[in-house]
Amino acid sequence: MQINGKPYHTIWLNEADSSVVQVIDQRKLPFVFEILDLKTPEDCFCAIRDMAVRGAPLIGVTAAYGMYLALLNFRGSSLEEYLDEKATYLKTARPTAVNLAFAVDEMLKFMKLNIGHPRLKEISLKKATELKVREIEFSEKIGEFGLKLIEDMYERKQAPVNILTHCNAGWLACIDWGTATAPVYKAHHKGIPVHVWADETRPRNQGARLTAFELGEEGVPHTVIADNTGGHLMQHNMVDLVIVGSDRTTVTGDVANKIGTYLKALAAKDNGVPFYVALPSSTFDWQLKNGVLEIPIEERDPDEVTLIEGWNGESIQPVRLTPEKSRAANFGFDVTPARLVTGLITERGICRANEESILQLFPEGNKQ
Ligand SMILES: CSC[C@H]1O[C@H](OP(=O)(O)O)[C@H](O)[C@@H]1O
Repeated sequence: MQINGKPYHTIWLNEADSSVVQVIDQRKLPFVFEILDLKTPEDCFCAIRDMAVRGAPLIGVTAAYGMYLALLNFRGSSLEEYLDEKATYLKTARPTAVNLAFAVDEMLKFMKLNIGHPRLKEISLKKATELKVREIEFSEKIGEFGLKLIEDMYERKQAPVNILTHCNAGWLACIDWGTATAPVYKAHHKGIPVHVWADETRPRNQGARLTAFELGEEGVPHTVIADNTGGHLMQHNMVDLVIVGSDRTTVTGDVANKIGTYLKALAAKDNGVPFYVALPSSTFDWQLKNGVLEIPIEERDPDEVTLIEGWNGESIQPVRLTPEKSRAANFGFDVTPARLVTGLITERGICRANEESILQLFPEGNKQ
């Protein structure tokens, strides 16, 4: 997608130096556009942990490039042991998005299979780039399948389709297109009138800062709302469709996503609003069946709750929201049970949120 009319991906290899991976520092958007150079697996780990890059597909691809950078920085006697160590290290950057482990394991398996290859660095870079391109292809397919939902809704109402989304499951969470926003962009590009209610998404405000930013750059009409507004809008028929992303979805259709998603799903169920989750197959956890009990939920620094960052016209500054003595809890994700999910929009089509439907689309899934 584009920023200031210039096309971007969220991550790329420095054209002048193949030992440098570059990313947009999303901690600064929308106020400052800054590019970060990643030169080591430690740089990739910190970029993921500190959310300079975030979003399940982007986290996975960043870690994949981290394995390539590890190879460039190899020092020691056993390359295999070194790669095992860096893979384990990278996977600890954040616990919930399964794409991280999926991508690192795929890179590690490839690199070990080719450990003696004379051009191991070159083919490992190619493998990481293939994972990046695969996520772009997945996102665009999700957009095409999700477009049909929006088209059908527009045919019925012959008025702009109002879509509510939570957090940022846009192209900034992926490489391009996004997951939840991909159908929105496809509809907008096709001339179908859409409007997006963008949940601000406390505490890090990915919706207010990132989703609003990318929708604005693409010219998509949108309104930023406080997190607790969605239920009211649904009660008053102001939401036609909810589309959110996912960080990890079980083979039974339980969906881990940004904290607050579960509450939106409850409101959608209570008001008969279709609730869809857009995700690539790289976000399925084929080993898990009970998301509420089994998906690890990240707990982040409570100061992300007690402080909030904003732009004062010159720089990004934190201000305190709570009394110094008050404690805070900062759960990063929650799990929406499959029973509240209308359907899953994937790169192979839309399916029900149950094991039978998921495995019909991905028969190889639980053999992974
Ligand atoms: C397409 S994955 C997007 C997913 O990731 C976000 O979490 P975070 O910003 O903490 O990485 C959020 O859960 C989005 O739905």
